[in-house]
Amino acid sequence: MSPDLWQRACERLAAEMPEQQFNTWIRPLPPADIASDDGEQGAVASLRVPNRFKLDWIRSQYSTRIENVLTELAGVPTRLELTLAPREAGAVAAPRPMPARPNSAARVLAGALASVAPAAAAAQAAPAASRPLARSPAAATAAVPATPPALSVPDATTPADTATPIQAPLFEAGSAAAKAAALAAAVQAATPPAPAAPRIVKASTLPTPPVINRHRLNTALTFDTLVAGRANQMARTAALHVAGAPGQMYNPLFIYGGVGLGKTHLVHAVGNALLHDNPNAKVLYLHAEQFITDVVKNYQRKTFDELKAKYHQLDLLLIDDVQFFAGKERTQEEFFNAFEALLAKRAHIIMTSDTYPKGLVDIDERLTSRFDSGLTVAIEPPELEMRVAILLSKARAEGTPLPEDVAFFVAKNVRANVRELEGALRKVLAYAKFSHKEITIHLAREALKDLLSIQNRQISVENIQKTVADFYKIKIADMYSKKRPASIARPRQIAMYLAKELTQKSLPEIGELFGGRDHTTVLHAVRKIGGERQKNTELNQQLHVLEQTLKG
Ligand SMILES: Nc1ncnc2c1ncn2[C@@H]1O[C@H](COP(=O)(O)OP(=O)(O)OP(=O)(O)O)[C@@H](O)[C@H]1O
Repeated sequence: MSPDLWQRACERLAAEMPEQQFNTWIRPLPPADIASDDGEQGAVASLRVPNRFKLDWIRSQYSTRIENVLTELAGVPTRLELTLAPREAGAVAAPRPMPARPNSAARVLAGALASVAPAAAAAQAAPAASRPLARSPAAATAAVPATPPALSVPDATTPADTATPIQAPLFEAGSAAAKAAALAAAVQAATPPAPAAPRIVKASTLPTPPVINRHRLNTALTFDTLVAGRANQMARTAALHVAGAPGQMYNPLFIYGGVGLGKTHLVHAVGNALLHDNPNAKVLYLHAEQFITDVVKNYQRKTFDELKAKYHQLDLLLIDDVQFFAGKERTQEEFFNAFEALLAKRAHIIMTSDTYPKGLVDIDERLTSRFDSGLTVAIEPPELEMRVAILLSKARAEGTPLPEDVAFFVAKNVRANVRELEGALRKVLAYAKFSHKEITIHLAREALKDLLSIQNRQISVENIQKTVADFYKIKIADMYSKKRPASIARPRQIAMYLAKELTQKSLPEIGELFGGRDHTTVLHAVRKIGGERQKNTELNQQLHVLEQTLKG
């Protein structure tokens, strides 16, 4: 069997799958061992997966695809065999704990999660001493049995009613209704693999004025106002779980995705839900830049104890856009200390970023590997139905219901992210208000005239090649040539990157348009330029100029 078969399969999968899915599920896997299948004609690919959550998800979502690709590349039927990597296998095999008193709400959530990925929770359980953030002494006694148990949830075949109960989170009761609502929402969100149509969870008829409280949380960003859909299904389910039982599974929770897709909204939602259940919880939301500022301030004043006191005592730290830590060594060191201290006392950490942990540049590996040690989930751009649901929900929250056909029209034309969708909706509502007209497709078209004309202006690969060639003063023919000097190869890679970013063309199609190059060459260029863009401001500026020129 060719030793690079797995590598080639990964390249093929990277070209075929949405980038975020590939980066989340396939890329972090260790290479599969591929051998002849004893007694059979074919081969078997053994893949070790770090935890059961991933194992179940890969099995249900991607195993057929992986098998097909391997079979095609190997030229013989290739079967995929998924096993747990040793550490987690041990964790799963650990004896089940003495059941704590069943908490019905937690059981519902356990059931919901079991339906997402059977036994996910068990595999992701925090080390054996997992202990919820107990607030009252009585609760603490109940929370920490003599031998602290590993968390346990029903496995796939266990009926919910007879399942070993999940150890209940011990936040004070008193918010049963909210919890039930959140849990019901979890059940609703946790219905893959069949891609459920998104549902508007709830929308108040009047806009809730946003308030930033002392936890730096925006009180308007809740699970209720977050529309659920396939794009945020995993992230939302995991976040709901953390809100219901912090300090246990999925710690740290690392959420990544492109701009304006709801990462910040989701982390605020966790904080708000937790405080709703337990107003005394020590929760802090902050943007990574605020942490950097804090470190600098305390460094100048030499008040490190204050810094420690502030962060190390938290129950839940929500930190947004950790990619901003790039190149900030002192900050990374302080964050590392806070991170270790919080995890040691079973406080929960949720981070967001624009890329997956291993894709972070200029951040120490001891940090990025820790970022990846809990659960890493992506939020993807919403699909059409979800965009429609978001528009309807937001319009209703503004007190101005939007006709469905108008919502479809806007959703079809505004695809980039939710922030842009909100902007388009605001324009339509304002236009209707000021012109005293009914909201119709005609009105929406008028209101979004500028935006639509930009969208409609097609950007072709040929146009990108010409614009980039002009910009870097090379010949257009060099875009197709085999020449390799850096002065030519780099603009060519930039043009390939822009072709992937700005057109709907696939990697093989782009390769073809660049002188019949292989799709892996394009993939390499896309990743290289995309990665460099994050840390090289000059390149980033050049790309912005090119993008603006092309978009017109
Ligand atoms: N699923 C959703 N349902 C309702 N609103 C959403 C959803 N996703 C995003 N939004 C809204 O879109 C806007 C942008 O979301 P948010 O700021 O959370 O994005 P982000 O991923 O953190 O972006 P950035 O990386 O730029 O910080 C917010 O107003 C948020 O409330």
